[in-house]
Amino acid sequence: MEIVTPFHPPAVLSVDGIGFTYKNGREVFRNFSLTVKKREFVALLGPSGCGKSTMLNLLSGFLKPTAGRVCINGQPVFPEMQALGYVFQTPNLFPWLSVEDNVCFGLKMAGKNAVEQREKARHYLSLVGLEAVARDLPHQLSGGMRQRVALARTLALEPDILLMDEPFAALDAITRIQMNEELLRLWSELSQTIIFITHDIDEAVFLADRVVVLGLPPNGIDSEILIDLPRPRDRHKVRSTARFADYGDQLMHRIGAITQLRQSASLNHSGARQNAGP
Ligand SMILES: Nc1ncnc2c1ncn2[C@@H]1O[C@H](COP(=O)(O)OP(=O)(O)OP(=O)(O)O)[C@@H](O)[C@H]1O
Repeated sequence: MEIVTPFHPPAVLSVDGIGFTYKNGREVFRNFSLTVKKREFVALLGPSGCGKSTMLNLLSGFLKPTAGRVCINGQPVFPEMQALGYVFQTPNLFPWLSVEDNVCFGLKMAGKNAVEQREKARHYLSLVGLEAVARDLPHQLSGGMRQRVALARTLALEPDILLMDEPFAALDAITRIQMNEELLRLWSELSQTIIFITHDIDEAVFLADRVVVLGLPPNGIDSEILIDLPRPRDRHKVRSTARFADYGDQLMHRIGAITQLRQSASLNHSGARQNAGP
């Protein structure tokens, strides 16, 4: 008899029972675990102060957990790991370098020769639709275009995992929706694993395979929702479906409950302080 083992895609990122406390005693995570599969698109959502940025810094190795460990492709994470690429809210381009030279710079730092730098820079700039402005300086571009350059610069390094920290939060609503679509198109072509931090419920549902809601520190994950919406996702079609609205309602309900919990915790805390007297 032939034994058939079910196929489980390998975990590209695994977070095993991590704890983290800042030096001032603020405990943000206790026994937190998360596994992300290859090619999965995971959105991390949560109210302000729940630990999204701290988590991103732990996933990237910029912060060391006080307990447990974070592994990428089975290896303990460290910040310069080639498998990791970052996109932040501000594009942080060099203002004196052209668009193409900005992309080449990252490749040069990664040890690519001049020919490879140009080839890859042109390829990824054309993927994000910016080949026509390759010689422009960053100040000649719109906010959305600058964020596309930042995306091309990161994609050119061909990371396995993209860590994205509210990358479109500073853009106007229309550009933000366009960038969401652009990101999904690139993701379907390039097949990375994406961890995307956002405050925005609609953005999380539109983009992700799975939305992970962070609760009050140090509790870690409050809830997770698998987003069963067909791909490719067309913004007009998807956003008008009952299922999209239902996911949004569920997430809104969870975030509301977390916020309420925080308010009552802080009321209890201040009440306890008053009762303790001066
Ligand atoms: N360097 C630090 N030292 C001490 N405490 C910190 C530090 N950075 C963040 N914190 C605290 O850790 C908790 C989580 O902060 P974090 O910035 O990770 O949350 P967040 O979910 O990213 O918030 P936001 O959405 O507002 O950016 C907060 O209570 C915050 O005050």
